[in-house]
Amino acid sequence: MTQPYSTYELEVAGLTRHLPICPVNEHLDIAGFVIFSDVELTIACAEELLKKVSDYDVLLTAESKGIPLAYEMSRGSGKKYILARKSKKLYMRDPVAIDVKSITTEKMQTLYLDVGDMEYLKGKRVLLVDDVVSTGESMAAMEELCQKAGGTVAGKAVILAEGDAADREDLIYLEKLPLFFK
Ligand SMILES: O=P(O)(O)OC[C@H]1O[C@H](OP(=O)(O)OP(=O)(O)O)[C@H](O)[C@@H]1O
Repeated sequence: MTQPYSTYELEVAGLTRHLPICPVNEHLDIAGFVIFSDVELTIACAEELLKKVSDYDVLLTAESKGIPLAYEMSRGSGKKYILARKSKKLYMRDPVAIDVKSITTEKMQTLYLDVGDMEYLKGKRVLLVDDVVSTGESMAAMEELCQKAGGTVAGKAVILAEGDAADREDLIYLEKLPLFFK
């Protein structure tokens, strides 16, 4: 029989969710936060984040869990969103690549932006958006893409700041998410 997960109760944007506790390694567990399929949560978090941000021209996010959040924030604000892909597609022109290693993915990943998106960001105030910041590597990679494009970072907005990320003063976030050390 499948053992029940232990869970972490998260309250965010007026909603309660029970996140499964998942092992990262022998010393660390994390609470898995996945907004895919949870439209109610995505809409509520986008609305709350939009109340906290201002003075930006465009949103920039990265595959994959940033997508529904950026989509909903784009819909709510009327600002376009740009997506950094994690694989190079044949329809991408001259993609710029930045390597990244996040807390939840074992191997190195690469973010790609095609030249048209790079040109769109040039001279714009860019709001960086993601579901979670933990080590900060994914957010740093988006920042690098933005700077390479000639955009200015207007803010860094996430639903959850995990672990030490909650102490960062450059993040706009809704709630803290603890790490679980063993
Ligand atoms: O601050 P960091 O340590 O970089 O971790 C945060 C990043 O990790 C997760 O993405 P993940 O790499 O799991 O990819 P996915 O969204 O494609 O599932 C999350 O959606 C953030 O993008």
